[in-house]
Amino acid sequence: MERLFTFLLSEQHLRSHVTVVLQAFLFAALAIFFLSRNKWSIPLRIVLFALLVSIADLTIFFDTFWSTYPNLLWNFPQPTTEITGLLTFCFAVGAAYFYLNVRRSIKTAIMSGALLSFGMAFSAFDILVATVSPATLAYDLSAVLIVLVIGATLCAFAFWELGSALAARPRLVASILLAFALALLPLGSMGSILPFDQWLTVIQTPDSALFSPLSVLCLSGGLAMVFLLCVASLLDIRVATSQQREGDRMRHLADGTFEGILISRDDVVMDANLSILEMTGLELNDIKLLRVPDLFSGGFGAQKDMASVLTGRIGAPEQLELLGPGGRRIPVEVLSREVPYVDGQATVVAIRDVTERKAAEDYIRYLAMHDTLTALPNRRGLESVLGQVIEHALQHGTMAAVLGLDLDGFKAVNDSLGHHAGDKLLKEVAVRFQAQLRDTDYIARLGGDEFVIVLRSVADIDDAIHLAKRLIACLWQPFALGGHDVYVGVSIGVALCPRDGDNTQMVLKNADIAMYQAKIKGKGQVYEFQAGMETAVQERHDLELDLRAALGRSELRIYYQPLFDVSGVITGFEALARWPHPTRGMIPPDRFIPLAEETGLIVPLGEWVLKTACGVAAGWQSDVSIAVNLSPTQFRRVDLVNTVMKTLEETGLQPSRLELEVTETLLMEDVPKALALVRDLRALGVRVALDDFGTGYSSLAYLHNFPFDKVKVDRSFINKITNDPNAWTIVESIIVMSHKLKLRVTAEGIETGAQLSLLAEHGCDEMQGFLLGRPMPESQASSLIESLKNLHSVS
Ligand SMILES: Nc1nc2c(ncn2[C@@H]2O[C@@H]3COP(=O)(O)O[C@H]4[C@@H](O)[C@H](n5cnc6c(=O)[nH]c(N)nc65)O[C@@H]4COP(=O)(O)O[C@H]3[C@H]2O)c(=O)[nH]1
Repeated sequence: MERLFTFLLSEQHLRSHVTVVLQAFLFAALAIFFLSRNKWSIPLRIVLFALLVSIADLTIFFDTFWSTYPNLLWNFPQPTTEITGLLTFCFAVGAAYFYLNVRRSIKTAIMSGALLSFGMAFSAFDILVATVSPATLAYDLSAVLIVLVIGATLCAFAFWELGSALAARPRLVASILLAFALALLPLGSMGSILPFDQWLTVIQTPDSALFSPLSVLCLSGGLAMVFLLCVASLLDIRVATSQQREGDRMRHLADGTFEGILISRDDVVMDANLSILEMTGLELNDIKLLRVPDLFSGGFGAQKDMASVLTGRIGAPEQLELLGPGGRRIPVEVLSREVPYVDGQATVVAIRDVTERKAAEDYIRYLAMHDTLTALPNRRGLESVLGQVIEHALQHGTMAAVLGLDLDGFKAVNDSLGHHAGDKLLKEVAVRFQAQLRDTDYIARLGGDEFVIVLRSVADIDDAIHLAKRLIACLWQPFALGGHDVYVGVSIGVALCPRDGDNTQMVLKNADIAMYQAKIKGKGQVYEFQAGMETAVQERHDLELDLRAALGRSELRIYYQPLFDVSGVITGFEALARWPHPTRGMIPPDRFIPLAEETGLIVPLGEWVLKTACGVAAGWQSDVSIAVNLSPTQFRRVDLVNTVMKTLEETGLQPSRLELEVTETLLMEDVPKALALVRDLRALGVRVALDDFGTGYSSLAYLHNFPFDKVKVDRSFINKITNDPNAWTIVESIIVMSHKLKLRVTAEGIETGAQLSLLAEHGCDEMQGFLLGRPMPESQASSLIESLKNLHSVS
């Protein structure tokens, strides 16, 4: 040891040290650079590294030798120099091979370091031994071993650092460490021998081969290496145990999460938690053999997303599909991050199963696009599909049809049987409509009783009209709702695109206009959209607004039409609403009563007529009756008995003077309720007449079952009785049968004397018609009562 320090500190010039260090740094930096060039082939990297190290070793050795013994006349011993140079090269090859090909561990690093340092130290000794031979080289064994161990340690650290994924500047540190080893080994080896001038004097006799310095060096070097490897193995075991512990700790942590966790390096799965094993149905050992991309399906444009997952550089979660058991695709959200793991960097991939969330999202999307009652698409769904259909028609020059459907009589069902029955009806209607459609047709419910059907491709309007007729016919059969047979119809409007519009709004609007037209023209019909139709619909809309305003301003009037008995005595008046419109003139009830019924305005209108007519009649100085029409809508929506009772109280009219006219439509909707109503009204003392008999079903059963006071034969029969024997036969039968049932009979619409005589002859009880008196204002009705009273009192 002492010898070594003497050599290094006092026998060497500073200049020599500087030269050695500079050479060592230069060669070390180059050797490390070549060794770490990942893009080059491994054999090339090994050869270049070994070449540079062996050249550096010999260069530094000879340089030091000559600077230590400048006056010594000495030649390279040959071929020893070449052979040892080759040996150093081989050891360096071995060291680099271990470093590059054997799994990274402390043992591998020490093995590489020991091989490299032994090769460099051996070459120095071998050349010196060859130089002094046949005399024996005198050396300090402890110094030799220290040089060897320090050199091996420096080289081992250099390899360790270079292979560390976590090191900040692995190449620089490795270069510095190798440079120190390159400087130390030739210098230290030389410093471990006695001064040159003492060599020949110290030991004159040649060594036996067994105890030659080289044998001792090999043996002690070997022992030092074994020692170092044992220490390294122990360290490796400790490191492996701690890595195992760290791995286990991470897995326990990962197993505790609900998310799937994968740890990967270079795309290959290193570890996985329980959740991901459950999701994929794989065993831990099996998943560890796989590459991360193998776990995902190729869909979702996964290539790009997968690349960002694997680099661990994800800003926001990627949406991918994990392959589950049996190839099932599980929608997942994937996040990844680079983390230090065990002995280097790794990518942690967190995989969250979003099946439930996706299902919830899908359901929300479904709800947004569908009607929950009928499960048909709603307006939003329709608009998105219709948009595509129109676009396709425009692009390909084809034609599509849009059918706007509105049920006739649905409100009546809803009002009379309740919303529950209304809902059931809508569902059944939807099923019947769907049964008429082809797979390519599309049906949506827009709300209420409005449906829309889209025919993606039609040859001409007839295709749509044929379907519309089938749709109308499919509702002819009654619907069984809560023990009732319920009838509804449908009015249909058809618009073609692009003919009637090249955008969703316009086509839907025009189908709607055509549908309104069908409604106005008598319901249960199909109408094709035609230019100008919107004016009619607009007019109807305006009329509705005007009617609402007229009611608010009490602009409506009541006209009174007299009814007479066969002897010409006035028996009563029928109250008939009139609308003197400020600009359109007098609007007849046939135009505004159906509108009022559709819009619900009939309720306030009917109440107003009842109250006004009763008030007027109460003021007459006579006991003539007053007849008021009741609409089916009033029957459904209003507590009629109560309303009538209150009106009688308020106006002071005697109940027996009030006659309420109901139609068959009202009775048909809900027979038990209608029966109860008629009974309750009669219990008040009010009379009830069946109006327009002969027009609807003219069910004789109604006459029998309902406690009516009178039947009014419709004017459409009366005006034919004198020239149509069949019409007269029917009227005559009604009169006979009604009398048998103890019902009075009124004939309305008498316009000729012949009609009057025929009816009077056959016992008709009451007459009404233009022949006897037209509907007149209140003042005229009062005068008529007065004049007829005077006439009768005179006669
Ligand atoms: N061509 C002809 N017609 C005759 C003759 N005699 C009477 N009329 C008409 O026949 C209708 C009789 O009333 P309705 O059958 O109840 O039929 C009424 C009734 O159903 C309804 N209506 C009128 N006012 C009211 C009302 O206040 N409430 C309700 N719910 N409906 C009303 O409007 C319908 C039509 O009423 P109006 O136009 O006033 O028509 C009245 C009357 O003017 C005749 O000899 N020849």
